[in-house]
Amino acid sequence: MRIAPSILAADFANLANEVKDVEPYVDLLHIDVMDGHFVPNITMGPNVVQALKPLTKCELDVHLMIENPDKYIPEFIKAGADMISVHVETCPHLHRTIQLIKQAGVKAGVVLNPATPIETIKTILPDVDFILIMTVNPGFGGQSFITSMLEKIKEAKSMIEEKGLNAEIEVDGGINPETLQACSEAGASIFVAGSAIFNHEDRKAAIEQLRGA
Ligand SMILES: O=C(CO)[C@@H](O)[C@H](O)COP(=O)(O)O
Repeated sequence: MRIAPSILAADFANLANEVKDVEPYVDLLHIDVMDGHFVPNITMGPNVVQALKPLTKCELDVHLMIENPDKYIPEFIKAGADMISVHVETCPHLHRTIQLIKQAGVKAGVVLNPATPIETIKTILPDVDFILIMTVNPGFGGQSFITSMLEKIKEAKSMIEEKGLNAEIEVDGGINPETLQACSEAGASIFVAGSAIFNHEDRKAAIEQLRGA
């Protein structure tokens, strides 16, 4: 099980210290990139990835919620991204986009919005390192977990097992100890958590609580 704190919920005026506060207890840091077009919010770009890179030994897990991701992927790679995920909804040439990421030695993931059926990633599955199943509609932190996504996680897990693949399943949105346990039982192994970590004063305890689940 890997926990990925979503820095979207951190205090941006104090970002370096926020990262130092969580990074000893986790393996990944999740960075939400939003463009105000694909999702109704604007957040951060490659400059934030570059600034965080020397501060942490954690893998930087960059979730691109942007239109035309191919245009910006090289910049995120140069900035130090270790994992990059793109939405199936934004990639008309998904195979090409995934290759663009993988050719640079970066782990590639494909993301599904809650309303997007799992079948849309059937053919790309052998090419990706991970699938990110959104358990809220992307754009904002602090939303409630969509329970019907548990079925989608189970479907993804079966598809991966049927094909004998190694892709991991990551979940993102509304993750707390209860929803984490349900997602883990359904087949997920990477858990993105924003408010469940950064809204607590004691981040170590918050992460331990999630792990305990
Ligand atoms: O990508 C997103 C939202 O679009 C997430 O990464 C959120 O940042 C998760 O926040 P919580 O639901 O855990 O507060």
